Amino acid sequence: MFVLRQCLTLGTKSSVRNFAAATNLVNVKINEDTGVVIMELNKPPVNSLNYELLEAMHRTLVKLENERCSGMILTSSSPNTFSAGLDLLEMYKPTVDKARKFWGMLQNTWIKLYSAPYPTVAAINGHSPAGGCLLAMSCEYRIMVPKKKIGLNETQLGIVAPQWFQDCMKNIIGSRQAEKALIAGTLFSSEEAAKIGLIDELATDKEDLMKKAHDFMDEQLGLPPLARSTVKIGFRKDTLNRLINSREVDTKYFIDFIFQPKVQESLEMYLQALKKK
Ligand SMILES: CCCCCCCCCC/C=C\CC(=O)SCCNC(=O)CCNC(=O)[C@H](O)C(C)(C)COP(=O)(O)OP(=O)(O)OC[C@H]1O[C@@H](n2cnc3c(N)ncnc32)[C@H](O)[C@@H]1OP(=O)(O)O
Repeated sequence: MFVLRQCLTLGTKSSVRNFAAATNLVNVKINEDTGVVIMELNKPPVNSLNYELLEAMHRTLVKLENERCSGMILTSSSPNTFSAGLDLLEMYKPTVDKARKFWGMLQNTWIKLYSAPYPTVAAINGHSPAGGCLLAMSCEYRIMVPKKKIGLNETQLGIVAPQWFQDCMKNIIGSRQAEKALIAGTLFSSEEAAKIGLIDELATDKEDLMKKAHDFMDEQLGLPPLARSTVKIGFRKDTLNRLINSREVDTKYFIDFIFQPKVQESLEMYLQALKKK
């Protein structure tokens, strides 16, 4: 199967098609023989998740519902970072309307990604804090390059990871480990993340990362798709429904929280520290 895939992806008769996207914030390629899609986040320098990037991801995920997509590998074009998480500028002194629109798009994108019926793999080729970790955790399988950081570090920034972020982590590493990690806002090294099961496999380098992602995909493509996706959604439906049934409340929490003067102060200080680095 690996040889077949190599022929399909590297062979002279390339059957890889660029997926027409309205923006270049995501590069999307579909292998027309296998149906496997690679979605590469492409918002330099660190793929911070602003409204436009989330909208581009959401639009792609909707489009994939009507394509012959058999699986999706999510990765990044940045050399050092998978995603730096939510764009802090979306939370720093926004208008209420802008913040509401942003949060709604984050919810939309997460719901689509978390509930995708086809196999999804995060090929984590760099740091993946906070919202970046959420994206990775929303995929079914996570593979990461060495010596990078991943985790829900919100507490360390003086903000709180929403319930659905927390649920995703709990579903992967268990309640006790998640509670400790969330209270402390731990950023794990790739190696630590592999030990606690936050990631499934460590890759040796970027080439190995993509090879392992395709290997996982090949295994999944060998399974009956309806049975596969039914089991997946069965495992995920409680977490999904918890947000779907409380989107408005969740948005209100977000708005009320970020408009607190103390939170705005923390964000300002953090942004300044990042710029000074
Ligand atoms: C009761 C219930 C209440 C619920 C309330 C809800 C409240 C809010 C919930 C919020 C949920 C999730 C939050 C997040 O996702 S917040 C984002 C957290 N992210 C981080 O902490 C990561 C910050 N970035 C880094 O640590 C590093 O950038 C990096 C990812 C490790 C990469 O390092 P690098 O050295 O390669 O790059 P660096 O020089 O640091 O950055 C390059 C430029 O990018 C800017 N930048 C970095 N991260 C962000 C970001 N997240 N948003 C916006 N901009 C970012 C950085 O400032 C540099 O800019 P410039 O080039 O200097 O202009």
